[in-house]
Amino acid sequence: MGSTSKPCLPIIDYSKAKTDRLAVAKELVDALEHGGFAYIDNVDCFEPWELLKRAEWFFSKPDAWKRKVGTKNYNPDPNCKNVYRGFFAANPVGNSYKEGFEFGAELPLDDPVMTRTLLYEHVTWPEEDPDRPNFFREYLQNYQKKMAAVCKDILHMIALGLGLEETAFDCLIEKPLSTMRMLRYPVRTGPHPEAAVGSDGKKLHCDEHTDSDLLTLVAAFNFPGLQIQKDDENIAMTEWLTVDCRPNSLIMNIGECLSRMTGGRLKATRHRVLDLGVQRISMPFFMEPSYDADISKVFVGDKSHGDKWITDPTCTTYGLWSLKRYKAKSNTEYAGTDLY
Ligand SMILES: O=C(O)CCC(=O)C(=O)O
Ligand SMILES: [Fe+2]
Repeated sequence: MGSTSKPCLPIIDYSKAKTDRLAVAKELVDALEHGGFAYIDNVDCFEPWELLKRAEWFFSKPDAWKRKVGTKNYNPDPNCKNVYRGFFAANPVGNSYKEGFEFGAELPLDDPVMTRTLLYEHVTWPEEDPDRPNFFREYLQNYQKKMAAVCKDILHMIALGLGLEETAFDCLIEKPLSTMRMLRYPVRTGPHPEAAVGSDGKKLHCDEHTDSDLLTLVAAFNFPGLQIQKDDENIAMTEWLTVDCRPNSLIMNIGECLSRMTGGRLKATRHRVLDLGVQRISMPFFMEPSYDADISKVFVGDKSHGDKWITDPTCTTYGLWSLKRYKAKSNTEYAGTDLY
């Protein structure tokens, strides 16, 4: 991006969150009411090159090594119990072509909610190199804790910007089901499948979708390909806008849950990743509500405006709704697991 060209997304300076909280809150809400995406600059715990080193290390390992930490669809160990968190391999005929390693905050094994759902499951961490025993797990678990704190702070400012109590959304994230997703989109070696073609005929690496969560922060480094479809009366809904690389910024968007709970006032924007014939690595952090969070609550605006996201009124908790949503979308990485 040239220094004189207008950035394609609003840029929000997170370093002002302490000193100029209301101004940042208004910028966040303005971005989410219009395009639904923004760059978040100056998050001091975000060290993109340290993060990318860990992702490149993991993805450079042989397939058999990665599968040892796979979910049971991808893991040769018959005793593997993981269905949701862990490694998943790329599916060359699916609507997305990506491999990944997913993990989240770990609840104690004796937490009562652990007996009712698999979604909080613990992952098996990969074997570290003997000369750097704290390289991967320790760094990433710390990073996920820091991203959870940044997301909570941003959610507080969004509440403030909407004229609510800062802590209004805290009831949704007592035991968040948040997910850290380390992703690699490989270069395809076979034919491009029909399933991975966009609404405008473009070849895709990741299908067109909206996120399901509250808030997403993506590290995309220097890898191009992300596009968004703005819900803006000045732009035709069919137009795809390219998100320029800005490696030191996090890319923020919100998911269907927050859009619904703000009466559709904040936008869950459709996005996708083009297949440009090159590898892409990215790391989204999804801040998700607790399994038992009541997502039928509407905090601002008119309930009906956000209703397009929740078609089944009987699924009022995030856990049950997201299980139903995975099923309806037949997410390839979870296909055939006990989640269905
Ligand atoms: O790779 C990216 O930048 C986007 C990934 C994404 O949208 C997702 O996993 O939900
Ligand atoms: Fe997404």
